[in-house]
Amino acid sequence: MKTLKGETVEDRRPITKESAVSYYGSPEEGMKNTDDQTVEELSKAFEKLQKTEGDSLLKKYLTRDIYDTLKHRVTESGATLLDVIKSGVENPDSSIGVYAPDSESYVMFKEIFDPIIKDYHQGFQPTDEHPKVDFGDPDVFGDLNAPADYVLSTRIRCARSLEAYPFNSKMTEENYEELEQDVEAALDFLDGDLAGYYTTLSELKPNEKKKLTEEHLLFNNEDRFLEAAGAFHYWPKGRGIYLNSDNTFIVWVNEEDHMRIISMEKGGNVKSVYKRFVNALSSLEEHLHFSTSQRLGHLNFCPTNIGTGIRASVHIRLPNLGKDREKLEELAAGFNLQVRGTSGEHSEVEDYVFDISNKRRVGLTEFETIQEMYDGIEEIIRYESENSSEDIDNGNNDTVSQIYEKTKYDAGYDNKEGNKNEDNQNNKHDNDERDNYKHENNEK
Ligand SMILES: Nc1ncnc2c1ncn2[C@@H]1O[C@H](COP(=O)(O)OP(=O)(O)OP(=O)(O)O)[C@@H](O)[C@H]1O
Ligand SMILES: NC(=[NH2+])NCCC[C@H](N)C(=O)O
Repeated sequence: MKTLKGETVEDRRPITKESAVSYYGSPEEGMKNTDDQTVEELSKAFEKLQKTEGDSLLKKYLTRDIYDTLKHRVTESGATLLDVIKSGVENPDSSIGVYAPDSESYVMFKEIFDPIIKDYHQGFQPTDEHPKVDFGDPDVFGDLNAPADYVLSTRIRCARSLEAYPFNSKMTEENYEELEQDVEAALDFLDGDLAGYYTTLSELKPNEKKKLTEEHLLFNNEDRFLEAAGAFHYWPKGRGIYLNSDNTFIVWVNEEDHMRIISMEKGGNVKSVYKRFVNALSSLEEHLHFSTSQRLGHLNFCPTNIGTGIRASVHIRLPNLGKDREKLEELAAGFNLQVRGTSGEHSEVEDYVFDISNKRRVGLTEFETIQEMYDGIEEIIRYESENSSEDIDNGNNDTVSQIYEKTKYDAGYDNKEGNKNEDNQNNKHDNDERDNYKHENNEK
């Protein structure tokens, strides 16, 4: 693909340690050394991390041994352990606390990334490999609002990075501008319901920004975790947003990642949102080279966003269950789901509207990622509809473990052995293509 400068993306792809990114090479070979000043700053950062309270995965896994192993390492783009950990050190309330300044960092600093990845992505081992791409058939999903209107809106997004550039904190001013041009050129190929306009952030008027933000369509630079990681250099240079004509397809450029590719609409029609997402991604993939590794799938700035890079979420109103946040969190966690506030990560819940999405993104296919969200939300809706807020207030509702028992039974498994209960399965799944697809695939 030609960029606006007339060079191809291939021309600018760095001749870095591609072998390292394949994850099997040794980071020790040909390694550069950290300069004295960085070693000193790193030592202060490590001591600060020891002294501050916090439950971040960084604090949990950065032992002195690992720190000593990693403190001299430098990647081709100049990233050190300091770049990896500084957000978590400055923000002791981080849940994760690390970012990868470039794709090579996942190998160069694997001693800290691997245990964090395993912990966040629920057991993905250093010896595991992310599965091959499989989007499955979007038509097998239905509308989550089929029983009643609980879901206000559905959003499926993925993070993508371009192979030619380091990640956010190591990007130069020129990188931001060139990357924006690369993405704009690729977006030009989108047509049909995906056709729209790209606007660079500096051209948006304050009232336009406000409106788009209120409609959950736009990002900002107010995230202190990203700020400390060095993700807001040269802001708003190179940042921007693409919107199709009915605001159901959006691309964010150079926010946390090079690209956030988003499909969203009002209501609970997962089929329609996922279909649009898959179509858009296939078109963009024809024109852009994304950063991937055989072991970890797609590589992005935050280790929570690797693998499929997909977060499939609903905005769902739960006036009953929402009264007991602890129970909602516990229930969601059992379905591998994550609960956020109404305006996204680190935000408050307004009027019982929660953002609930899949949590893990590595070790399962794209199809399975969507399925995980879909199945869990179905169960949460069932629970919400079966328990009034009085039941919840009076403690007359099912316990979380009773709910899981019910779920296993309804999904065609008997309660004791985990064996299939044929009668129940036949009743429940007669006309349900999605579940047929799921069972066929699980049984392989
Ligand atoms: N299902 C949804 N319907 C409407 N808006 C949504 C939905 N899910 C998320 N949003 C909105 O998208 C915006 C971005 O949310 P948020 O930053 O939490 O997640 P993200 O873009 O997926 O990235 P990250 O996980 O890196 O934070 C917010 O305005 C949030 O309210
Ligand atoms: N948008 C994200 N990458 N979210 C996940 C982590 C956010 C932040 N760095 C933390 O550790 O809490």
